[in-house]
Amino acid sequence: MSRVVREVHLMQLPREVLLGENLVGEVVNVANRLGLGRKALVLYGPRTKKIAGKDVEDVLREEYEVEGVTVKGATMEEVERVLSIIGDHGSDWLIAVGGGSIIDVAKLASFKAGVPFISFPTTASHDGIASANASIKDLGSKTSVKAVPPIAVIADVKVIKTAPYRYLAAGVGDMISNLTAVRDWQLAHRIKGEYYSEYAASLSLMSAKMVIKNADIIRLGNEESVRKVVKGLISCGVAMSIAGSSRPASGAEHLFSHALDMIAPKPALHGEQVGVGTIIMAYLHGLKWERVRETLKRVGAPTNAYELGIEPELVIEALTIAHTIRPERYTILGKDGLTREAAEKAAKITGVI
Ligand SMILES: NC(=O)C1=CN([C@@H]2O[C@H](COP(=O)(O)OP(=O)(O)OC[C@H]3O[C@@H](n4cnc5c(N)ncnc54)[C@H](OP(=O)(O)O)[C@@H]3O)[C@@H](O)[C@H]2O)C=CC1
Ligand SMILES: O=C(CO)COP(=O)(O)O
Ligand SMILES: [Zn+2]
Repeated sequence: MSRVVREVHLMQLPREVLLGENLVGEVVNVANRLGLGRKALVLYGPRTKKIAGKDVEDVLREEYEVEGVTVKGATMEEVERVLSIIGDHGSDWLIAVGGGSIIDVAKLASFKAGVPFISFPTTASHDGIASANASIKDLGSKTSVKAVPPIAVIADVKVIKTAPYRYLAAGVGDMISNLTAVRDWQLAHRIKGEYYSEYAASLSLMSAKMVIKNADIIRLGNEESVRKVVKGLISCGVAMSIAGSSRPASGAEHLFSHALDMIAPKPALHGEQVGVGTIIMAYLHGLKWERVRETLKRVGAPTNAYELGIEPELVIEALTIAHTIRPERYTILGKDGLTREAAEKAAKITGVI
């Protein structure tokens, strides 16, 4: 009997999500509960090794055969290097202790090696904590690669609170960007017939609305703020998993940020750049861009080139090249992008330059 198989969309989600205080010791319990193998590889960055990476490594060493690796940036070279360490060590599973870059490297290496990974975020600056896609720099530009979500997320509020406040504000930028990302997705659905999930879009918008409503609470930078932001970021990751791509959380404002990463001598944080990008893209979409700017101001996130520490000229350039970064991702920038005049006008009207 022949059967017509339509589109099969496999949605994977974390099996455990822990959010609380002093969770380093919980790593062993989670690994035991999930029945992960004996050999664990701990990934951290030069800074996050000291913040929590070494502690996680030490705790695991009591019961597991552990190796640690310092990762320097989310590049394909680093993913390849980690893969060869996994091969030599025979790692059964990975744990990423760090910001978005470390988690993305673990995510892709884990997918390629066919072993699970645990996400142990040290910042609430990005919504890749629980997502299934990795943003990796390859051949000079950021690509969004399908990978796997973490098998578990262990978010220790005390560790995340060690990060300077600007990281939390960046997390707000990454969530408010969902407003324009979803608009771009709807546009691509209407104009290009792209797959669109109303459920994923609604979930993603929920995080954006949450930060608009709770900006003043988040501004306090206390444990309640961290919990709110982490929950919102995790739910953006789930929205991306449901969508099967980063579409619900990444549109033209992200292309603008990726362009800045390529041309700015000293880029700002991912979430800070996409927050500023959201102001401009909201203006282009005819949305209430003032409300986006107001929310970012209330949480103390950058709203202009000066606060990003980036030359206005580079902001204009990034706006004019953003559409070339992922031509397959249709956005408000269209296939031809913005002219220099249009870019300058949009940036000036919104007070970004
Ligand atoms: N896959 C996805 O769905 C998503 C991916 N992303 C990606 O995530 C990245 C952005 O993540 P983000 O976290 O902003 O930046 P990074 O991971 O690049 O981290 C920035 C810096 O912060 C440091 N750091 C981490 N934790 C702490 C802490 N507690 N205290 C002090 N410093 C700390 C890092 O240390 P160290 O040097 O030790 O690493 C690093 O130097 C981008 O590459 C972006 O593309 C963003 C959103 C979604
Ligand atoms: O940053 C993301 C969502 O916030 C996803 O990243 P991409 O723009 O690389 O798809
Ligand atoms: Zn992002």
